[in-house]
Amino acid sequence: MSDSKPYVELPILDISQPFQPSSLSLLSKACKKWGFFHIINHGISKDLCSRLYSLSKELFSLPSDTKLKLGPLSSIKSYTPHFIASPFFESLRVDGPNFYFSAKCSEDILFDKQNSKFSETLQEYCSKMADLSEKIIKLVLMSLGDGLDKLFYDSEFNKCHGYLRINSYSAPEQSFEDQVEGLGMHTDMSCITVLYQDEIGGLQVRSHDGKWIDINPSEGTLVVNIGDMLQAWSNDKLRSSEHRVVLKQHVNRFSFAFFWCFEDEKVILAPDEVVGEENKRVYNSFVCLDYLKFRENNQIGKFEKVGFTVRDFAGTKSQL
Ligand SMILES: O=C(O)CCC(=O)C(=O)O
Ligand SMILES: [Fe+2]
Repeated sequence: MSDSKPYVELPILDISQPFQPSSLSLLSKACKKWGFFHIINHGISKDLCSRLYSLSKELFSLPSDTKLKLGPLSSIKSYTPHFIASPFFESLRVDGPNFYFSAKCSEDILFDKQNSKFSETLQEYCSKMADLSEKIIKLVLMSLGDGLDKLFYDSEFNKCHGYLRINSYSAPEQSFEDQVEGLGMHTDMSCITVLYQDEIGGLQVRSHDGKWIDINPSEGTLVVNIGDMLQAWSNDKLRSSEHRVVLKQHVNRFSFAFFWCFEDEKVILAPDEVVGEENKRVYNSFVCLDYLKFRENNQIGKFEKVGFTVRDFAGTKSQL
C-alpha cells in the first residue's frame, strides 16, 4: 500500500465514559463525513476475542464438504463458501435473538464431537454485541442533537435484532499488480455494524471523492460503521459508506462483523424532526425486508459486491 494516501483521523470514543458535547460533535461530523468511527472500553475482552478467533480458525480449517453442509444449498444456509463474494472469502452467520441456538445448529453439523465451547462463546460474544449496539445507537442518535435519542429510541429502535458474520479471508498466493479484494466495495444494509478485525488490516473506506482510505486495526478498538437503514432513517445525516477489504499476499485474515438491524417489517421513513424544516426527504418510505430482498436478488448487488444501495432502491427523484 502506498504511503501517499490521505490520512483520516476518525474519532475514538471511550464508551465507558459519559459523553461530553465535544465528543458528540466529533461523532456527528465523522458519521456524516465517513460513516465510520472507533470505540474503546467497550466491554468485549481480549480473552473473548481470542477465544472466538481460535474457534473461527478451527471452523474454517474443516474440510469444504463439511462446511458445505451448512449452505448455500442446504436448509441451514449459515455458510457462504468461496467464490460467492470473492475467491478468497468465506463466512459463517449466527443469527439472533437466540444466538446459542443458531450457533448450536451449525455446531451440531460441523463438529463430530460436541464442541459446546463453540455455541457458548458465540452466545457470549453476540449477546454482548447486542447490548453494545443498543448503546451505540443511543449515542449516534444523541450526536444528531435536539434530544432525538429520547424522542425516537424507544419508539423506533426497540425491535432491532442482530446477527454475526464471521469472515475468513484466505491468502492470495500469487502476486497481483493491483490490490486483491477479499470483499469488494459494498455498503452494509444494517443500522450499524460493529466490527472486530484482527491485526492484519486491509479494511478500507471510500471517501466522498472516491479515494480508498485504510481503517487500521488497533488492539482493544472496535470499528463501528453506519449502514443503509440508518442512512435512510436519518435522511442522509448519517452516511453509510462504501467499504471493502484488500488482502496481503500469503496472509490469512479474520473479522467478526456484527450487524444491528431494524426488524424486517419496519417501515423506514425519516421522522420530520430528523429531516428538519428546511430540508426535503431524500428517501421514500420502504419496508426493510423489501430492501434486503432487492439487494439479495439483484445480480449486481448480490452478496456484498459492488452494486445498488438504498439510494437506488428508495431515493426520491430529486436525489437520483
Ligand atoms: O472484514 C472486514 O474488515 C469488513 C467486513 C465487512 O465489511 C462486512 O462483513 O460487511
Ligand atoms: Fe461491510
